[in-house]
Amino acid sequence: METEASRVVARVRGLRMAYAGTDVLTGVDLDIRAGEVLCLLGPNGAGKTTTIEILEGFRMRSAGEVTVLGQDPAHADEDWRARTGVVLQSWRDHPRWSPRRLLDQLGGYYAPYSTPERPRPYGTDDLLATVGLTELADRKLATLSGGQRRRLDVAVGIIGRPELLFLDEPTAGFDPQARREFHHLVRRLAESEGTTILLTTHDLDEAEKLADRVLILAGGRIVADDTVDGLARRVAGDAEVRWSMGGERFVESVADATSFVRGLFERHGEGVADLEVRRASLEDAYLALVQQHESGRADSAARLFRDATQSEVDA
Ligand SMILES: Nc1ncnc2c1ncn2[C@@H]1O[C@H](COP(=O)(O)OP(=O)(O)OP(=O)(O)O)[C@@H](O)[C@H]1O
Repeated sequence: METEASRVVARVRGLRMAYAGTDVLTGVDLDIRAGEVLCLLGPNGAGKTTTIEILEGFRMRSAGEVTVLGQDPAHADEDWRARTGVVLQSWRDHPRWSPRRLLDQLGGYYAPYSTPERPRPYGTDDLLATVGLTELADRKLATLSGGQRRRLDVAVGIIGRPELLFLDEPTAGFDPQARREFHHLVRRLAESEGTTILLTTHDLDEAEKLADRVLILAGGRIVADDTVDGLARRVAGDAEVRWSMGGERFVESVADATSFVRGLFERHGEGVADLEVRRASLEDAYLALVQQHESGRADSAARLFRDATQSEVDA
């Protein structure tokens, strides 16, 4: 039986895109499930923005099937647009307007699409507070810093309380505090409002914090599709255990860190100090995959992940 969490809100099969005869996407397959935060990663020029713009209905694909919230984004109607939210990589508007005026204006467009479950739009004051712009609400847009401008972009993206939100490098230019607040906002949108989110980022720490699932785009295709933990486990199976004993430091690579540490304490008890267990991070997994791709082994990278996924399904 289909549950809310397993409902597919976007389905992409065999997506291809060529610019002036140069292939960028050569067969992208992906599903986005209701309520998840999905991170799309990949090197510069891999085609992340291209993919996201096709899903947003802002770019015409060369070939393939794309369904987002039940419609083909290339021919979707106004009602569909009101159910999606978009934060583009860059955006220009009226430099003399203020954040409050811009949000009031844009919010008005969503009011006719309000439903009891999803009252639209978000109240301007609440939204300004949510993105940390209350104090700058009446300043001219032209005077905002890059990071402040980006916060406004995020506000614009969520003002219509979208069911599906696309965020293309949303935190580029954020300071660490703004970034942390933004991460809380993304989790809150996903957990309290049930918003499904597709985001691209080059910040692997951000992906690790936010993603329910990660997709890696390389060589025109998705070469990995898994949770952060799943990716890390597949690329580097062993964990590194470090400890000190009697003034000496020890390091051991082990497949099962829990039983190794249990054994260590059984043998040496309180003699063990400064214990650390380090697992492969998303960064390790990402770099291994991209390196594999860049050395011309995209197919073997994709196979590695498909095989691993298959053996888990079979088990
Ligand atoms: N309008 C366009 N016309 C021609 N080529 C384009 C166009 N838009 C993108 N490209 C090319 O397509 C490729 C993919 O670009 P895209 O912006 O989708 O990549 P990306 O993964 O988002 O990169 P980044 O991480 O640098 O933002 C790049 O080689 C880019 O130069």
